[in-house]
Amino acid sequence: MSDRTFHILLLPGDGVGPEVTAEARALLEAVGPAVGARFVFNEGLIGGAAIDAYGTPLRDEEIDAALASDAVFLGAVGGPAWDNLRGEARPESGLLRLRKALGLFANLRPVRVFDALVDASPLKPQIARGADLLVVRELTGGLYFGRPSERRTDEAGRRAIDTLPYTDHEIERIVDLAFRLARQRRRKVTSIDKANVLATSQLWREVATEVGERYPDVTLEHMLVDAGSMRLIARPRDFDVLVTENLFGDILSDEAGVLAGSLGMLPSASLHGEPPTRPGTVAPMFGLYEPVHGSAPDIAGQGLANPLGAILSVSMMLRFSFGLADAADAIEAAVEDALAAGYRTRDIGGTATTAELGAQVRERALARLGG
Ligand SMILES: NC(=O)c1ccc[n+]([C@@H]2O[C@H](COP(=O)([O-])OP(=O)(O)OC[C@H]3O[C@@H](n4cnc5c(N)ncnc54)[C@H](O)[C@@H]3O)[C@@H](O)[C@H]2O)c1
Ligand SMILES: CC(C)[C@H](C(=O)O)[C@@H](O)C(=O)O
Ligand SMILES: [Mg+2]
Repeated sequence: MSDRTFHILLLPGDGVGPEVTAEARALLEAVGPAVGARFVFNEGLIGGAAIDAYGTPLRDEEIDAALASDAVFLGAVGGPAWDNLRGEARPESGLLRLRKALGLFANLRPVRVFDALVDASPLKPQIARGADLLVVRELTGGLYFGRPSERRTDEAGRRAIDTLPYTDHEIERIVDLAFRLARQRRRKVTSIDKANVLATSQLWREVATEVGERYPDVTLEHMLVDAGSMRLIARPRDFDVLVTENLFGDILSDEAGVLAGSLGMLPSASLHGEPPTRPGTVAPMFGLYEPVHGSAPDIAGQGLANPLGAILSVSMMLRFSFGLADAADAIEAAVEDALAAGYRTRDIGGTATTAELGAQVRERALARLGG
């Protein structure tokens, strides 16, 4: 096995971010030798931690460091200490700026209900069991980035405005990616919009239909976001690939966390181009990897955070950015093994700490890799 070195910019961020990224890093350090890879970490600050240290949620230095890396791994940003800040000064704007600066328009959020966790979901087992869907969220457009966006548009400061723009190009590239991903799955795309009201959603639906014509082997359905959000927890197995705009994707993916048993279970990859293809066949591409959850201030610093969203994000990084599909498979299987053996953090009904669950996955991943 040839020696391959990968440079990772690690941005732990705030709250539980440092706790879960510590497990992600430990896992990479453990599996590297077993797969002939070396991971070199460069650590930086983002979010509230960067505000405290530098007075800004993201410096140009971190953007440059990201561009010089093979991948970025991020924890979470934000928390009550910075809640009185507004606009660009907020920790969250550091993350938005990073995604935009790196051109990461495609956010992949797989949602899988592990057999061992069917009982951790508040949904009836016959509804949750076997659900396996992929949320493809547009990440660099829409309401998050539309201008004007400001508070205090009147003298009393009691009026605010956000703007929701989308171009056909922005819609086309994300929907096209969703179709290509669907071809590797169950060949169904559900495009979620609010076309009964919003002009951008009418454009979204039109472009999605045009893209769909290029993929006659993939079924396309359109769904309004209100009904879609109900369907997601009423009949989750109806979904395969779900593609939607930035804000809807943010909301729907947290909702989907209910299926998986906890928001702490969900990983994500943010990419800018070619879709990942079958394991082992992808031309590795740059990406940013982060769990879907936030800084969870209510449990931060107590060893209660579920590290599996971060750990499964490591698996996505190995697969998409480093082309190490065997290691990615081993980690996903190790997560399944650890859950089946009963190791759970509190959010999924157990008593294991963040570090204990992380160690269980590491051990099992190494055993699978023969390390
Ligand atoms: N990508 C990000 O960095 C990101 C994502 C979402 C929210 N945020 C920020 O995080 C802060 C807190 O937001 P919030 O409380 O609305 O959302 P959150 O995702 O931090 O937490 C929501 C709920 O899920 C639980 N939870 C989240 N992650 C968990 C984990 N790994 N293990 C166990 N339980 C977990 C929390 O305890 C909380 O009850 C805010 O400042 C928000 O802007 C950041
Ligand atoms: C923190 C916030 C800006 C972010 C988003 O809305 O994209 C978060 O909720 C997420 O899902 O990654
Ligand atoms: Mg979110």
